[in-house]
Amino acid sequence: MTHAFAVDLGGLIDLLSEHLYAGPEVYVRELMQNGVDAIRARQDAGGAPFDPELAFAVQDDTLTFTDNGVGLTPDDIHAFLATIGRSSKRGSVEFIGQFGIGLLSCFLVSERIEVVSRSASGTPPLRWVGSADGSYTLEDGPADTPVGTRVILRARADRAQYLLPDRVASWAGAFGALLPYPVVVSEPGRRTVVNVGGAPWLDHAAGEDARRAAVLAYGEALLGTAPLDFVDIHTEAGDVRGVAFVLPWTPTLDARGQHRVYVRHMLLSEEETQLVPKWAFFVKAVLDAGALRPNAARDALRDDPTLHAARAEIAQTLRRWLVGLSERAPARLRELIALHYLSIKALAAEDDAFLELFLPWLPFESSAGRLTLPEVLAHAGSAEVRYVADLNLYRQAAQLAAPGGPPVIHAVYTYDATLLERYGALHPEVRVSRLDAGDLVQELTPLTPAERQGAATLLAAARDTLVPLDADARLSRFEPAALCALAFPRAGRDLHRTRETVGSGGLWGDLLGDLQAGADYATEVHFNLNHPLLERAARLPDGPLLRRVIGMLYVQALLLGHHPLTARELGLLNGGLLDLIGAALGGPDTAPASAAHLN
Ligand SMILES: Nc1ncnc2c1ncn2[C@@H]1O[C@H](COP(=O)(O)OP(=O)(O)OP(=O)(O)O)[C@@H](O)[C@H]1O
Repeated sequence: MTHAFAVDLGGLIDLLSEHLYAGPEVYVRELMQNGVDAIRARQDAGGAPFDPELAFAVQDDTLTFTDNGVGLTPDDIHAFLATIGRSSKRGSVEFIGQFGIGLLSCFLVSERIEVVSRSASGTPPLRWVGSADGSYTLEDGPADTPVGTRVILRARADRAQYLLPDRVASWAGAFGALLPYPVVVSEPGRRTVVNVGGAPWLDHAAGEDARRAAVLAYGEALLGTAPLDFVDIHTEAGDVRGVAFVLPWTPTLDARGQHRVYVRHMLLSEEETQLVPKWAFFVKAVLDAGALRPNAARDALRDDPTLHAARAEIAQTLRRWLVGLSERAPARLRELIALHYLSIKALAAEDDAFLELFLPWLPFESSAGRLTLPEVLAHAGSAEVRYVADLNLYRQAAQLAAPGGPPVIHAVYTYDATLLERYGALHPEVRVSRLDAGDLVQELTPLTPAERQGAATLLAAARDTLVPLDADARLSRFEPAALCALAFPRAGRDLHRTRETVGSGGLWGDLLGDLQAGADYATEVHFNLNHPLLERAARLPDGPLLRRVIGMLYVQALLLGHHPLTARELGLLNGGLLDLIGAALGGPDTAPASAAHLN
């Protein structure tokens, strides 16, 4: 035996309100979308011309929404209003509605939904009243009902605020901002058209200058300040039209890539993230998709091949615009790059042609300041670009880079290293080298055997002093001579420092201990015999003073390299400073203390 499902309408409404819709105000949007679809259907039917209009009238606790669209025949009412989940629009990309549930959102604010409708096809008018308990009644409608549909809602006691005329006006104005016909909100004694302005980018009537001025004014209202420029968008896939405003600031991470998107002139979202490519965070777009589909909640676009194709076309348009700008207005491009180079680097990392075009303009952090690649090459005086991708290592490299000599680039952002490597691959005449700790050490001059012998005491004392700190001491010569010592992290160094912080034992201590096992010293410290202090230290006999000096120079090298200090290193620094102060002040208690506590 076959039985029919029964649906608990109350449960369904709870589901919609709790999980599908942002808030009860969405009923305004759903009513308008049905009106927009109905007007479209009447226009498509090609009958007598009419002036489309959507209207909300609010009086006391009652709201009446009217559209002069195609209306409903008695058969339509039975088929579509009385059956949840059935839609007359399913599969047709011309309409916004798809799912046959939108009207239910009216139950979020009203216990009953009254629909009075007359079909453009000439059938008599009908009145349908649906209740939240799942029952409905049907009777003849008033004979003077015009073609179209009227939906009458009486506010639920707890939702009266959602039917207040001012609030309805602000929602209807936002949802219907781009509709090409009036949306009216009225209350006794006041009638307001809430969607003035429309889409200025489509208004070519007064000429291009007037259009540009109107679009920029729209952008200024949107951003709160004048945009740098705007890019017209029109895609074939999804029929997306609109503009992308070039932001006059660098957007924060959480504000990136959020765009105002309409579907068939009705607002879908102020924070849409799918339609514009992610890398284009230098723009905020306002787009109206004529043939893309929203999801059931109507707060995002459906992720389908048309959406992907539309996004690809928008990417192409933005790319072309940037390329055009480099030819048309280089000064403006420079201004744009100064604000948005991260976005442009992201794009260049994906696209060689784009990289070729823009890399000469893009700034990189370097030991000689922020430079473009041509500037780096000019500084270098050779066709070599050297970069370091690790921050700690970069600090050592930057100290070694002589002023006026070849700069070292700090490939600090996600795309920098990729960009430099791609550039190297495309330009074999330029050598792009990524420096590691080994390369930097190569640049230090080793001591001659005679020098080594002369500094043997210093080296032995240094090794002895630093072993407990997990550091290995080396003696070299390097420029600038003003640098006493350089500390290079070795593999496992960060683990070592973390281990000191978490202490030994416990899960982390054990785990890090295991990882550390077998690693070499955490830090390699090179003392610079070019420095006069080191030359003098090399002549000192081994003893507390020499060890104190070595400890202090080691900590100084760590600080210069911006390495975080462990508690022991901090202790070393404090002890050394106190000793020095004591020695400077003189007296019996202030002689340099032994460095025994180092061990
Ligand atoms: N103002 C209207 N004019 C004409 N027909 C309407 C109107 N409002 C609703 N209908 C009819 O009722 C059906 C159900 O409407 P409902 O809003 O519940 O769903 P939908 O618009 O089809 O889809 P969705 O749930 O995606 O909005 C529609 O498919 C349409 O046939």
